[in-house]
Formats: sequence, structure tokens, C-alpha cells
Amino acid sequence: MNLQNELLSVIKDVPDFPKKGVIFKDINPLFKDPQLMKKVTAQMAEFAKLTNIQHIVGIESRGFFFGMPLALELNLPFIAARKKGKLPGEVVSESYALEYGTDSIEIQKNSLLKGQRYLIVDDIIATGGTANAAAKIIQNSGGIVSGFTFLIELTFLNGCETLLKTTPHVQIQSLIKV
Ligand SMILES: O=P(O)(O)OC[C@H]1O[C@H](OP(=O)(O)OP(=O)(O)O)[C@H](O)[C@@H]1O
Ligand SMILES: Nc1ncnc2[nH]cnc12
Repeated sequence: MNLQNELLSVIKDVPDFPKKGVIFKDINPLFKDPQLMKKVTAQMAEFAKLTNIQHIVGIESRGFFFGMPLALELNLPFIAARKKGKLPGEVVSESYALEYGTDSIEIQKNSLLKGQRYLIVDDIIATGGTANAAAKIIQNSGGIVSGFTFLIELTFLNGCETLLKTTPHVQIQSLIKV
């Protein structure tokens, strides 16, 4: 079985979670399969190497599951983009709309370096609001968003179009598109 089909076989659809009308993609079964997780990390690392990045940014919380192993695999620094109020010190914030609500994320100011190249990692791109907010924080602080990598892309929500408006030349990897 190829990686896409292996992933499709373990990721479960949960209708009406966390609210009516949303089909939630449950990735927890993937975490019970270390070999499959290693294949995911390897595929993300292959893509990341093409983008010439210097920092990995993982989005709270599910982006951490993929961002940290990727950073270790590539021997690169990992930066946490966290939900509002979780990070100490000076932070840069950005608000965004979710498929099911609104939120804001923050990155510590001392992690945002002018002219440095960043890869943003998350488990899923739905509307693109979350990843786009992370990109805006980096870009508005003088950093370069060179790429995004996602385990899952919900194509019907056109999230990648939103990302391309903020960062027109960025490279985007989605391991599976549904
Ligand atoms: O493309 P979007 O419409 O912005 O949606 C995608 C985001 O939604 C989920 O996070 P959530 O806010 O549910 O938090 P969690 O990772 O802590 O579960 C997911 O992990 C992405 O970060
Ligand atoms: N449909 C979905 N499944 C899992 N996580 C999500 N985040 C936003 N939309 C989602």
C-alpha cells in the first residue's frame, strides 16, 4: 500500500464533531503506528529539504506532533506557535477564523528573525485561517515563509488559496488531499 492509502486507512471520520456539520478527521490512530509516523516524518523531511528552510514552526496543538519530529530529523530549531496567553515574554499575535469558531495564535518575538526562512507545520489545513495567521506573524516580523506542510488538506475549503494570497510563492505539501 502507498503512504496515502495507508494514511487514509487509519484516519477516521467522525461526523458532527466538535459541532454539527463538521466531519472531524481523527488522527489519533496514526500515533499508535510508529512505523507510519516515521514514514510521515520522512516524507515531510524530503519536502522540507527542497524549501531550504532554517526553522520549523509547529502550530498548537496537533502541529506539534509533526513539527517536533520533523525538526529533530532535519536538525533544525523548532518554534511553537501557541494559542493566546500560553507563551511568556514578548509575543506577536494574529487572530483568525476557524471552521468551528475563532482564535488567535502567538509566537515569541525572539524566535522571529528577519530574513530567516521558516516552514510551517500542522496536521490539517481546513479554511487555512490558522496556518495563514502563523504566516502573517512570520512575514510581518521580517521572516520568510518558504513552505507549509500538512498531513491532511480539506480541498473543498480552499485553504491553500488563502495561504497563497499572503505568501504567493510559497511551496505547499499536503500528504493526503480529501
Ligand atoms: O485551516 P483551519 O480552518 O484554520 O483549521 C485547521 C486548524 O484546526 C485545528 O486546530 P484546533 O484549533 O482545532 O486546535 P488543536 O490542534 O489544538 O486541536 C488543526 O489542528 C489546525 O490547526
Ligand atoms: N474537519 C476537521 N477535522 C479535524 N481537524 C480540523 N480542524 C479544522 N477542521 C477540522
